[in-house]
Amino acid sequence: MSRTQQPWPPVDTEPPKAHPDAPAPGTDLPQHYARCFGCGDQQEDGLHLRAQVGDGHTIRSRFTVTEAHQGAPGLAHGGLLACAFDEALGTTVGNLLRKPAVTGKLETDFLRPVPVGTTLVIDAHLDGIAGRKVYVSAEGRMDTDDGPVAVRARALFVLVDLSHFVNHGRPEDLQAVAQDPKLLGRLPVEVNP
Ligand SMILES: CCCCCCCC(=O)SCCNC(=O)CCNC(=O)[C@H](O)C(C)(C)COP(=O)(O)OP(=O)(O)OC[C@H]1O[C@@H](n2cnc3c(N)ncnc32)[C@H](O)[C@@H]1OP(=O)(O)O
Repeated sequence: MSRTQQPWPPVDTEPPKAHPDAPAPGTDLPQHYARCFGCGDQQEDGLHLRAQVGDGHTIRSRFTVTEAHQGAPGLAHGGLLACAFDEALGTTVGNLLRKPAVTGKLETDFLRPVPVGTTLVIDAHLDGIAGRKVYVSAEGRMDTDDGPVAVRARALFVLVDLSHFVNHGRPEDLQAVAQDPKLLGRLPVEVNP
């Protein structure tokens, strides 16, 4: 199988336009949900991604592979690397557009094995928008922002109403958030757009 990429975005798109209230370049982004496996500080073995807004339509995230993230001895599990990219890409869509969205499709290319202890520096970029469809891509470099590329990912996120989360979330978790709103960090989306 060749690594030849299909055209991206796969459909005609409008150029992305960041929301006027999107956080400015240089802003460190807080976790969006304390129990999120990607960024939450209440998930002991989670990925604990940390993200910062970059220039243009970009967000840089960092994630350090720990012993809990192994798939083979001393190497990161590919599914957890995909999870890190899902989080980094979703953070990019949510914070720059300030609209709720969910992953519809996520593709990953694993180019190099990623040992435990590596910090992946993930640069994600909004590529285009077609109606509710938001196309976004990222690459993850090993340890430094000019390190070798280990993983590339591209995704389609679909804009949804906030009711998506209320209608589908497990009631006890929704109730926990209602009782302790601090479980949600600064919401990356407008509640009343
Ligand atoms: C700050 C926050 C960070 C969060 C990071 C983590 C993000 C996540 O992990 S989200 C959780 C994982 N994702 C999910 O649970 C989503 C589950 N799926 C769904 O709920 C639905 O299928 C959903 C909302 C994606 C789409 O359903 P629906 O709203 O009915 O829209 P639908 O009409 O089917 O699709 C909208 C458009 O997207 C397209 N589309 C949807 N899925 C796909 C797909 N897999 N491939 C290609 N196109 C797709 C459709 O073809 C349609 O295109 P068009 O407008 O041109 O007709």
